Amino acid sequence: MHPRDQTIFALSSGRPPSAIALVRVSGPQAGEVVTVLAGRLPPPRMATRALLRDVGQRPIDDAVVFWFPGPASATGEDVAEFHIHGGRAVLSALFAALSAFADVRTAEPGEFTRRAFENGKLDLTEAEGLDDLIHADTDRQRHQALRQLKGLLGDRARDWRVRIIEASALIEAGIDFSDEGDVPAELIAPALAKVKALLSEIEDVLAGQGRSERLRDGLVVAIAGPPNVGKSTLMNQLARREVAIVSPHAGTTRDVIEVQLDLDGYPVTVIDTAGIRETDDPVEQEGVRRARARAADADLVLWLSDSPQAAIHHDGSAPIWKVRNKIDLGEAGRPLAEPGQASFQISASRGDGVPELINALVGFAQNYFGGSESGLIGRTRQRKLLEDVVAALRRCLAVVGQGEELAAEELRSAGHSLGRLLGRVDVEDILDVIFREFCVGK
Ligand SMILES: Nc1nc2c(ncn2[C@@H]2O[C@H](COP(=O)(O)OP(=O)(O)OP(=O)(O)O)[C@@H](O)[C@H]2O)c(=O)[nH]1
Ligand SMILES: [K+]
Ligand SMILES: [Mg+2]
Repeated sequence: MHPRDQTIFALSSGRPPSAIALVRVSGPQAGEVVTVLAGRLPPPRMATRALLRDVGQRPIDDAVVFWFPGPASATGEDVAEFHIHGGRAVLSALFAALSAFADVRTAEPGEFTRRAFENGKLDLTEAEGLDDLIHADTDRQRHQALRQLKGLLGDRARDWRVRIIEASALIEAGIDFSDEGDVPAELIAPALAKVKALLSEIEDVLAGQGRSERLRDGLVVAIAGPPNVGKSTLMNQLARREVAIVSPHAGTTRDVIEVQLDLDGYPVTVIDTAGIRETDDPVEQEGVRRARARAADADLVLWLSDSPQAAIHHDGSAPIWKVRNKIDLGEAGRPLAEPGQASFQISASRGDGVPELINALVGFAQNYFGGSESGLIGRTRQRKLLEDVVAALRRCLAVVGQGEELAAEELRSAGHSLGRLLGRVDVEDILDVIFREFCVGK
């Protein structure tokens, strides 16, 4: 039997032990499985208490079971749910009982969602939103994932696709007429008007999103600077706990230390690094190398110093904010500001100036991720395909004077990219990649 036609099962709730565990079964044999284990087929969609027994009539657990006959189920297939006690032995007894059925096997990561997708229960952007919702750590990530799950991008993409098909139909009709020597202008003009309107709508969506797709990974902020200026002290302030060792000894931090922060709902990874200086100590040299590499990859660098004349040693393209530390040591110092660069005066050990720095970081994140209240784009894949659509529509407008066939071809290409966005065409290759990222049991 093809793996696609087999019945799958998985633990869909968290890691055992837990009070309750949820095991889902989906596929043609779900009904037989629940009938054998629960002793009867429960009424559809009703919580039903049952003593589960394996095929040898040995009891497994006192459980609550659900029976969802397809297609009105989460996957579109027959689905059974077992709500059991979440102990390891209970789970392994149930898994053994399930595996004893022929053509019933454990699910691959994301396989339930993939089946739901293949049965038309959700489009690809919604499936991606579902995965993002499960992995959301912050409120803004959750909101963005929910928008995707609600199908906001999918709905827009479907509408765009219909309108591209309408424009294509007009142009194709024009091509047919022109074979008869007719003037197709009345067909071409409205088609081009449609294409122009579409183009500006999609461009607006792309422009208004900032880098909303980066909300999934979060923003990386590196704290860098010379040794002993208080980088680790600032790190601990931002993290509100002692994640990094602080000492008066220059060269304390060697490894790159990371913390995940939730800054006003924005996911931010802050990185503390080794103080950058020339050194003969090979371990510290390695620390400095790593520090420079991580700072070069960051989205923002906080360059910390404790003196007004701090030189910056930084290779990346990220913006750099100069932060002057230890202002409590008197001689508050002249501002470090240079034209176009942010400047902060703080005392990392006392906390002075840290709230202002955090506010500025939130502002940076807002700006970076764009108006994420309206963020439709959740992934780089989606942005890339929308950019392909825009490029094809622009080419369509550019080539229409040279021949309607060329314009029609560009519209087909735009429609194709939207089809890929929704998971309608050409998708086998990307489906594997996308669903493999999912949790098992989802
Ligand atoms: N007075 C004062 N001392 C500070 C301040 N911030 C840090 N220090 C002190 O400066 C010393 C170095 O602090 P660290 O946080 O270890 O500095 P670092 O930049 O991480 O040092 P390395 O990891 O060795 O590069 C420690 O003794 C801290 O207590 C501050 O705002 N004011
Ligand atoms: K230090
Ligand atoms: Mg340090």
